[in-house]
This record gives sequence, structure tokens and C-alpha cells, in this order.
Amino acid sequence: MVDLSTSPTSARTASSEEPLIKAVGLRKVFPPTKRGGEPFTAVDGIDFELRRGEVFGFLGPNGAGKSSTMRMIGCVSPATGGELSILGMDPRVDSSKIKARLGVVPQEDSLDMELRVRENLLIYGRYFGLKRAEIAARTAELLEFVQLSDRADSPVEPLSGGMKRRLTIARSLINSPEILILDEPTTGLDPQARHVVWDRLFRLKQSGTTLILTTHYMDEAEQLCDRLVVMDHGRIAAEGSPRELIERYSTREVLEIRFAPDGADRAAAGAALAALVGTGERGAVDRIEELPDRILLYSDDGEAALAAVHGTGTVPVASLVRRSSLEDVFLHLTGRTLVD
Ligand SMILES: Nc1ncnc2c1ncn2[C@@H]1O[C@H](COP(=O)(O)OP(=O)(O)OP(=O)(O)O)[C@@H](O)[C@H]1O
Repeated sequence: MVDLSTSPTSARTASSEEPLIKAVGLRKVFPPTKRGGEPFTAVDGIDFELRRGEVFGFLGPNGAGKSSTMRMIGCVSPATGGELSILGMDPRVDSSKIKARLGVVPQEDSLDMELRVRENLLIYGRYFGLKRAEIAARTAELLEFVQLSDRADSPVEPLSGGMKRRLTIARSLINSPEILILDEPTTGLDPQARHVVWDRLFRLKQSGTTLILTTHYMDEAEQLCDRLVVMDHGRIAAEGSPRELIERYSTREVLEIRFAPDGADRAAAGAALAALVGTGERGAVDRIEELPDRILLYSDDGEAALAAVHGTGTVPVASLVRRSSLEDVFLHLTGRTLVD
């Protein structure tokens, strides 16, 4: 059995109770460009903690400040304010020591296209100063783990997007990192390739690796994360497990209704539906969100809410009752969908 665990050693500075990463008031302000303009605050004073063995996520839309946060954690971009402690160390003082104990999967694959699959790992092993025999053994183990053993001697260029991503993940594990940082690990992959990556990340988690990741896919956050923060405009809007967030910020079910494209029925329905909020016991509508293409009615009993809608004389062209998701949490917290 392949053991990919990043087993703690006595040399570790962080105890099991101590967070592996602790950020307090963390900020990243980019200076004005040469062409002028104002300084830009990408990360606006955020607090969070990463605990050993968990999968912790940053969920937010493009531009929320997720990558900027990951780059500060990866010691490639210094914080411009607040406090950041990684594995008990200060990145301003000990960035090399920290980097040696991290694995980083950047948003864009940065594989060496000139080299073959195996060589991409070998070169990284040398970069981390590992012994030749150790690199060879680890490379074989990791290629098996990411299901690329049969491609070990192939060039990188013709690999599919999913394979390249898996190779990047293997490469990030060459130094047996205590924390694996993944910036949008499945962006750009097709659904099948995403599931293969998720499966590998699950296995890493099971073997005890601590993961910190960013995503704008709510299903990815729900599938992978033990705990997550919802991030928007450089700030943290909420924190908790996916289930806690849904319980705190949404109802059990959501009724989605759509109207004919000409919009006449919808305009008439608006006031009638608004009057349902807070009325009725079963199927009580907690709140309504109007999106350009549909109206969402939040209720613990979607079917009863639909009956109430019909009771107003409103006739949608389509309706759907579904369970609440993190997308609903985001919508509630920000008034926007994740893909706006
Ligand atoms: N070097 C930079 N100089 C100026 N502004 C920057 C720089 N890097 C990022 N930004 C800006 O900071 C904001 C946050 O960017 P960041 O990449 O952290 O967001 P994100 O949540 O990771 O989004 P994405 O999913 O698009 O990567 C964006 O508005 C971005 O344009």
C-alpha cells in the first residue's frame, strides 16, 4: 500500500492543537501601476486558521482575492499588512524553511514542456535537495498515485488537461509537504477529469495531508472542504463547514420558477410572490431572490411553497424544487451568484 501521508516528525514546530496557518488582519494592497491610478486592495484584512488534517477552502468569484491570499501563504508575494504565521514561522523571516514544507499547485500548470513526465518530478526533487534514491522511489510512488505510471517516459505536451493537472499535483508532493496549497485545482477541466482530481485529493486527505484550496465551484467546495470561508471583494463574508453555512444562511429547500421569455407573467407575479414571504406554516417562504432568468423562493418545504405560488394564480412555465447549496449561501451574503 502506498503511504502518501505527510507523517509528522518531532522536528515540527506546530503542535497538533496549534493551527498550521494563522492569519490575523491579513492584507494585500497592490501599488498603482506605472500608468497611474490608485493602490488596489485585493485582500482586505482577513482572519482564518488552518488546522492539521483538514481541507480548508476559499470559495469566491473571480477577483475575490483568493489567489492573492494563496500567494502570500506560498511565500511568493509578501503581505502588506496584518500577521501571518505558517507552521509556526513568519514568512518575512523564514520563507525558505516554510517553502520546503509546503506543496503548491498553482492556478496555471507550470510544467516543463521540454521534459518528460518523470523528469518533471526528478528535477523538482533535486530542487528540494532530496537524495537520488529517494527521488526515484518517490517519483515512482507519486506517478502511480496520480495514475500516470504508464506515461512516465512520455513528453508532457500531448497530455490532456486532466493529466497535466495530476502531474502538477504529483510534482507538488515530491517533498512530502505538510500543507498542500491548491489554487483552483480543477478550473478548466471537463467534469470527468475534475472527478479524477477530486478522488486523488480525497485520498490525500485520508492519508493525513492538510489541504488549503481556492475554488469558485460550489460543488467542489461542498465535495472537498471540511471548512471554508466565503470570500468576496477581499473580505471574508462567512466561515463554517458547508453544512453549517447552508443551515445558517439558507432554508432546507429552494423553489426555482421560470417565466416565459417575454416577461409579462413575471412582472405580474412579482408582487403576488413577495406577499408569500413570512406567511403560511408549511411551505412558509423565508425570502425571495429575483435573478435575471428565474425567481428563487427559499422555504423548508419547496412543494408546499409551490402550492402557495399556484394559490396566488401565478403560472410559471417551469418549476424545480432542490436542496439549498453554497451558491444560495453566496447569493444571500452578497446578492450575486458566484458566476456573475
Ligand atoms: N499584481 C497585481 N496588481 C494589481 N492588481 C492585482 C494584481 N494581482 C491581482 N490583482 C487584483 O486583485 C484582485 C484579486 O485578484 P485575485 O487573483 O487574488 O482574485 P481571485 O479571487 O483569485 O480571482 P481569480 O479566480 O480570477 O484568480 C483582482 O481584482 C485582481 O485584478
